[in-house]
Amino acid sequence: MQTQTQTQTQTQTQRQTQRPEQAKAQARVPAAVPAPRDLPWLEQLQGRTVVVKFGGNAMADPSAHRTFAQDVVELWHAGLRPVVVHGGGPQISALLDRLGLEVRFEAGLRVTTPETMDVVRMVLTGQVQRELVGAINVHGPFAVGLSGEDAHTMTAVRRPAWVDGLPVDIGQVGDIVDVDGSAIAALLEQGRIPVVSPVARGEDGQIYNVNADLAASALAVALGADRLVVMTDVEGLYADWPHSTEVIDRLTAGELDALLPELASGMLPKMEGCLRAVRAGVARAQVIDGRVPHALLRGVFTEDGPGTTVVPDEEPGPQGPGGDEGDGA
Ligand SMILES: Nc1ncnc2c1ncn2[C@@H]1O[C@H](COP(=O)(O)OP(=O)(O)O)[C@@H](O)[C@H]1O
Ligand SMILES: CC(=O)N[C@@H](CCC(=O)OP(=O)(O)O)C(=O)O
Repeated sequence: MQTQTQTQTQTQTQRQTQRPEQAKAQARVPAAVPAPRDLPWLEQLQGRTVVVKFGGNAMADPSAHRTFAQDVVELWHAGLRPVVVHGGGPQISALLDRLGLEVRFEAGLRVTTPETMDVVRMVLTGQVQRELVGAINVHGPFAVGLSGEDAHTMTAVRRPAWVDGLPVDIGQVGDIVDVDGSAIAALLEQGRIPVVSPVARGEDGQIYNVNADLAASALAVALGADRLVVMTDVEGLYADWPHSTEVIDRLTAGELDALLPELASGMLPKMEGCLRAVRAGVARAQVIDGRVPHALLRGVFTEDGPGTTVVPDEEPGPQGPGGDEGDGA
């Protein structure tokens, strides 16, 4: 496999034999970043994939796109491979309202009629994705937008919402059952930043509306990502919401699993997504406040970053959890 630095070096060599318009386009791709030999922690992140979910509430402030885009490009410059999955729930609801169509959620999932689905697809792939691609590409030809429908990237099956233990039909809402990450991996190999909309195809010929937190989680697992960062409009997971805003800063997968049944709708898919991700090999999943400028950089580059961090359960040592490995230390 080729690293991003190798791709960049190759790009510089190719530039000498290119037509002027190709050379001009590539000249806008920033030069390769020197290996940070004096920053070992940064070196550890080189070439690692980070899936960043940018929620519709986190992007409500018009300046949010700009600072988010700067941070994503900064991650790229630092040698990471960012993949963006975006939401857009409030933006979908706003257009449904303007069109006089019903806005209804069951257990945190939008009731999606065929008419609603047209609006979901239009807003996610035609508006929110385009705005993010545009904001990132202010910095160079990095971002390429795609929908989960493209190249079979996301395949889903129809799912109900579970209300009081009973299944409720909510229309064209899907659960992802398969991810083909090859189109995204090819973009990453080219040094691009994929921006993915949470719309999936079904084997049954239907198009499905997928919760963006769960889409980001499934993608992080399929791409073998090192990190999943979920950016929302609260500081993290509150221990006793809505009574207190005390944030749980760190919890293991097992601790989160036990807490999940107590969580309310907005946080439920986020924490479920984090749990699925760390259980399937993602080293760290975080929920951070996307309204805070540059929260993404702090989240990725600091050990005790902001928000809530979910880590895998501790591996038991040879003598059980907390056991001495035998070196007497
Ligand atoms: N335990 C909790 N901690 C924090 N927020 C919570 C909790 N339970 C529910 N919420 C709600 O979840 C919301 C975030 O989810 P959501 O509105 O779906 O955001 P996004 O658009 O970022 O996906 C918060 O604004 C808050 O109202
Ligand atoms: C099934 C379902 O509910 N899909 C979501 C997809 C967008 C989303 O998840 O956006 P946020 O991350 O901003 O909430 C919806 O229609 O609102």
